[in-house]
Amino acid sequence: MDAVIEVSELTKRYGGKTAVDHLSFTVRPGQVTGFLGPNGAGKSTTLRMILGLDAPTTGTATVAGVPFHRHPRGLRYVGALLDAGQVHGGRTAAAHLSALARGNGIPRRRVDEVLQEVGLAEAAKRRIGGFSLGMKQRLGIAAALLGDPPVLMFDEPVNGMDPEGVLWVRRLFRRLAAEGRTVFLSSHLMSEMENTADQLVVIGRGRLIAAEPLRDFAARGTRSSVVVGTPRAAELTAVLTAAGASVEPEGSAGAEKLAVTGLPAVRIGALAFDNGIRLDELTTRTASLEAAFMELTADSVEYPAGHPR
Ligand SMILES: Nc1ncnc2c1ncn2[C@@H]1O[C@H](COP(=O)(O)OP(=O)(O)OP(=O)(O)O)[C@@H](O)[C@H]1O
Repeated sequence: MDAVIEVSELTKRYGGKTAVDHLSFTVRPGQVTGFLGPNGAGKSTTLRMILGLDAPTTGTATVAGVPFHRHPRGLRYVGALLDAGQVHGGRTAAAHLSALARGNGIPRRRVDEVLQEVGLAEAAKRRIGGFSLGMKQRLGIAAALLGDPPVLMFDEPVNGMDPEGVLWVRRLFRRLAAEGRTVFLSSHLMSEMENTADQLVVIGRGRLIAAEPLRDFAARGTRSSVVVGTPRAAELTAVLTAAGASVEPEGSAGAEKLAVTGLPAVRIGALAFDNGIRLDELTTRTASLEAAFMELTADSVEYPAGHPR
């Protein structure tokens, strides 16, 4: 059976608060799937339910068709990094991983292999308590990789990493997916997904907002527009509207700029020329993926900036 993560109508309530609300999605092997949502959207709660660390109020989460707690191979099937800070500070990196390996029937040689892999070979004998957050993230990733599992889940893996670490971790995720593994990683930042994820699962307030290829998400949310400057704004508006575009005045009144959606710049230029209308500016403005994310999750941010409650 494929190493698929399947979440179906998953719901988690804490008292009167619904953290995860009838969430359904599928995460497939061979790809990096980004799990994206603003702070408090319910990402960690969902990951914990997939790993059997929290019980769903209703609904199910399975990995390869089986709830994780009933998985015969445990850590050797699913590797996860949830909270990098939650490690015993008094232990060395090597001792921490050795204990995990022992407890899960994983050969000891894997400890050295994964320490090497995450760039912590030199720090193997150091106490974790003295590690930076970035090093703890690397150690958490090492622990996830220990059992050489086909399924990997990472909660905010990039937090606390320096730019070199961010690049490294991106390449690692891409490689793990290219090896045919199922790679599922959460973030509250779209920019982290931009160069890493193939697929996106986007949630807000515990509900599904989108589950689709990153490319489609970008295209759906970001309607690119063309900014047009002209001294004859009213006439041009009429011409463009007749050609099927939607036209909004841009900037302050009298600035003679229009924001046009629904027609490419080349067509706008041609229509203006055909109608003898001078253009002073013709600029295509492609909204960023970040903008698409903000737009789609705007209604679902728990604590929006600038809106005291
Ligand atoms: N044990 C708990 N008891 C009560 N409420 C909880 C508990 N765990 C999570 N919540 C609430 O559920 C909601 C979802 O939290 P969760 O940590 O899953 O979000 P998240 O998307 O991972 O956010 P972040 O990026 O901030 O970690 C939040 O409103 C949170 O306060």
